Amino acid sequence: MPAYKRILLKLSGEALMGDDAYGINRATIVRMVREVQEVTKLGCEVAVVIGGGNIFRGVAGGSVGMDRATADYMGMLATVMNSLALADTMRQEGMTARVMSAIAIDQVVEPYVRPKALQYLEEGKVVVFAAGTGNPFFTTDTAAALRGAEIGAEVVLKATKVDGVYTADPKKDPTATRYSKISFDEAISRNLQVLDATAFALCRDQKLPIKVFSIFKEGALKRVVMGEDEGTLVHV
Ligand SMILES: Nc1ncnc2c1ncn2[C@@H]1O[C@H](COP(=O)(O)OP(=O)(O)O)[C@@H](O)[C@H]1O
Ligand SMILES: O=c1ccn([C@@H]2O[C@H](COP(=O)(O)OP(=O)(O)O)[C@@H](O)[C@H]2O)c(=O)[nH]1
Repeated sequence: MPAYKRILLKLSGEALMGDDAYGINRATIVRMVREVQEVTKLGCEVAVVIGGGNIFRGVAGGSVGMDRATADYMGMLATVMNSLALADTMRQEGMTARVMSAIAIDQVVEPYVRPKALQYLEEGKVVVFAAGTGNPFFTTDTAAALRGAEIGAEVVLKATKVDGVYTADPKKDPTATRYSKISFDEAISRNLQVLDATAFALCRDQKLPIKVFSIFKEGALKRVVMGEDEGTLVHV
């Protein structure tokens, strides 16, 4: 029996690159989709938010000197591309997925309409929320927190490049150690950066726990959904 009936899964956009320099790595996206498929087979309702860092990151690199809001809209459009790729890969793997966008691009994807998203989830379809929150100055982590709260997900699962929340950024501090769980208040007071502050604050206010785990570790998503010890739980 899965530990959760309905989850909001946030997939790192950057991780989609696999070992490539940018874009979508075929083997990586197929592997991610199969892991999602496994948990849907357990009877868990799955909504997904995917980032866009593999295609465009509004706050860095090529956007130097650009108007921040414009760069952020480009970032949101990158998440639409990833969402379409993800949903199409799901279709190829025999799943039914629907993409809903926070920005109106009606010829390409349907707009986000909450009751419709809830209906899809009840029907067992995977819903992919594209274009983040639809607003610049936010991230897809915040979109995950927002949509997670809206659809009544029991948990936000952040599948990322690290296997949990550490005492410090493990990419910079090799002596950092991983928490198996940590409260929101402690994570915020220690200024731990795995999720942005807006997403953290929203989840804390809504009493929506977050689980941080590795997107690279095979079977990790299933273990998380089964309530096994994996990654870090950020709790109220
Ligand atoms: N205390 C911490 N514990 C774990 N990771 C951290 C911490 N502080 C910073 N990080 C960094 O946060 C990154 C994950 O967040 P993020 O950039 O939002 O990834 P994505 O959105 O692609 O999943 C990790 O690669 C890690 O280097
Ligand atoms: O609500 C949102 C979500 C995303 N973005 C932009 O889209 C980019 C890609 O999203 P993110 O960096 O969160 O993706 P990931 O880290 O998962 O690759 C961000 O850098 C922002 O520029 C935004 O402006 N508003």
